[in-house]
Amino acid sequence: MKLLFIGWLTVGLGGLAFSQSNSLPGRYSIEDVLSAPYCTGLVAEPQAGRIGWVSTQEGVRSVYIHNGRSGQTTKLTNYQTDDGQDISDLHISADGRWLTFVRGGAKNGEGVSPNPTSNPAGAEQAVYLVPTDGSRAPIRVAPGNHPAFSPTGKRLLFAQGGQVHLVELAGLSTDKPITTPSRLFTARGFQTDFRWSPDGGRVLFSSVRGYHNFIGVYDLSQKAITWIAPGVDRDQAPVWSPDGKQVAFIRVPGKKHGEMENVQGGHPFAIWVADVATGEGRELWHSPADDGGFAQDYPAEPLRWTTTNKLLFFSEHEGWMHLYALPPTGGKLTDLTPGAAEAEETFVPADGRYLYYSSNLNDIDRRHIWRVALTGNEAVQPEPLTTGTGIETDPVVVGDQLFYRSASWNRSTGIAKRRVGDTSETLLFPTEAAPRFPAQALTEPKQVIFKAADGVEVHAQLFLPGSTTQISRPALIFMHGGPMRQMLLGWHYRGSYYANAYAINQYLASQGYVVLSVNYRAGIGYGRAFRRADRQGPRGASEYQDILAAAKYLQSRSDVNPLKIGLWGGSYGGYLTALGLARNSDLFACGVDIHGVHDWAWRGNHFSPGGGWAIGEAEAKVAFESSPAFNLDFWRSPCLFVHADDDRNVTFAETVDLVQKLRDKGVPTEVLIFPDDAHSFLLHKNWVRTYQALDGFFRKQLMNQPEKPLTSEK
Ligand SMILES: CC(=O)N[C@@H](C)C(=O)N[C@@H](C)C(=O)O
Repeated sequence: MKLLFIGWLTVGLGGLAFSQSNSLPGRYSIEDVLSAPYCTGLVAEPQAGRIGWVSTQEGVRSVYIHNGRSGQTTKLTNYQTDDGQDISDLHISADGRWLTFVRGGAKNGEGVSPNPTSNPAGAEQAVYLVPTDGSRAPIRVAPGNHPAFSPTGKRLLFAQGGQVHLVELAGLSTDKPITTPSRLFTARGFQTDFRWSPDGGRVLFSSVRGYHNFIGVYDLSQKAITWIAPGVDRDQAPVWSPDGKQVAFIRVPGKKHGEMENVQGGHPFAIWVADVATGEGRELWHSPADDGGFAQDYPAEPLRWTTTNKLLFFSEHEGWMHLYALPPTGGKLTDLTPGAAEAEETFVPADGRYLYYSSNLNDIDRRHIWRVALTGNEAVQPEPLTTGTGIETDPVVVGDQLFYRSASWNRSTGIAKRRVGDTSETLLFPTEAAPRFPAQALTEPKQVIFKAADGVEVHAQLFLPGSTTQISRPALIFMHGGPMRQMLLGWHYRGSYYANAYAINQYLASQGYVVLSVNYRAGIGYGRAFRRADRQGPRGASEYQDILAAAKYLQSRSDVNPLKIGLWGGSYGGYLTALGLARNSDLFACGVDIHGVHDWAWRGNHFSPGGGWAIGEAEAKVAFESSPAFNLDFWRSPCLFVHADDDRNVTFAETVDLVQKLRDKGVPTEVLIFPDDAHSFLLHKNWVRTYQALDGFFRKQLMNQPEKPLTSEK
């Protein structure tokens, strides 16, 4: 049995579970507020009248399917434990008989999938197939990912080792073994972005080859590949024309020597079409400037060709993430999602008459569903389909029913439906609240807006403790990660990483803290200029002004004790937590840094060339000076560091290095370490342990209350 020793000497955790919640009487526990099911991966097969999703509840991941015609919802899997095996990439066959999904995490550069339970047998990522009538357990097809049903549903493609594989489903019944998959074809490079042709006779794909990508079409009968307009660029996101005679794709300039990825940068891009028969292509439109990058990386479908013969693509060239329509013959570009807002998830039914999308239009700190007509020449007039104080995202339409992911400030993300145009919502899943979930005890976050020293407007969400007694309370500043993220006035839609963070901010308010969740510059939701703010992160940490402004706001509140302000956040939020303690231990009494970046210059040299932020030699100095590790002489405030050592986003060494250096300086540090878990912890129990340690640490540092007694796993 391993015990957690809080203090400078800390033993890594393997199996300690805290048995009792640490809530004050009459309040709820961390496990309670994390106990609701959280739904992701919503997909639809309108032709079959079905939708599917993944529900994760306390780490147990389950796949569900709903028949829009019969109204029946069926659970298709029976995983029983918090096993750390993610489920993603759901697809439903056109005939509605099969659902495919991917289970397990992608391999890293060494070819190893995440194994958070330290399973001695290792872990894998594999493609599964399950009949939608629930008549048998999921069938493991093969190791791999990116499954894609053929238009008839009688074949399934998937990727394995960067090559395309096929499994025949014709004749497969629920009691027969699956036929052995086979490699469909071999091509150089890493194949991805598979798309079956409308007639099911060809497969469109991107071939990723380092400095460049090609678009290829494999003909199953001819067993031959046609390369589409091969150039010196990175062609990507290919789509078929409705008649299968043409393809469209996004062309991004090829890589130059020494060029590095920059998650916060941009690059020009163009929209191309090509004839499949000849492979000849031509440019239809190109961006005025470096308006691409995020516009291709963030949306699930960066390019579409509708059955009403329109090309739909994302661009930020007008300052916001908008979706545009372009005739496939070129010509007038139409902004389909106008307004000072971002368009995010999109859906276009087979009839191509409408675009459904989620956006923060007219409600910048939430998300709602909108619709615009794609036919006719009427002016584009977005129509709100959902409004109010909820968070609605990921629209799909089956018949006249709109299905979407739905949450609110006191309800975790479930699946809802409404007739298109209706104002009332039916919650499809879950059908009942989790018994321990404290919906009635939560507090509705308030929108707060303040300005940083340089005048930049910053939005935040304020969580106030229930009691109205105006006492001098400790306060906490939460900073999201990314940084291309936005926290909202409700349960977060973008995965459990941020849904958990929102829940814990609720919990911390219930424990008596004033909690401020800060949407600092470099985040999304407020336009391109905000997201690409000058001198951010390793180029000068300009966003730190927003954290100082948040502290100033809290100090201005009569209910806040200005000497008891703490910081917490994960990843990029961990970076800002450490930066705040390194630069301003006079302002911030303590912090909890979950897998933060601590030395941008080191990251630039030791994590994917340039650290993901294109940090080159010329920027090493400013990168180091923008880092917490730059100057530890003034760091005084205690910090709890949490990190898993199979972290593939922020190297574990970032925490090892900083903690050792802080210990050398006598700075009080505590650590909570999870062997073999990943960046976004795959084990629910690791999130619970993290938040219990955070709760105890803040209780000790900010409330002068003893941490809960050490407990051992029952
Ligand atoms: C782009 C990236 O990896 N950013 C990390 C530093 C980070 O913040 N990761 C998570 C938390 C995210 O939201 O991307």
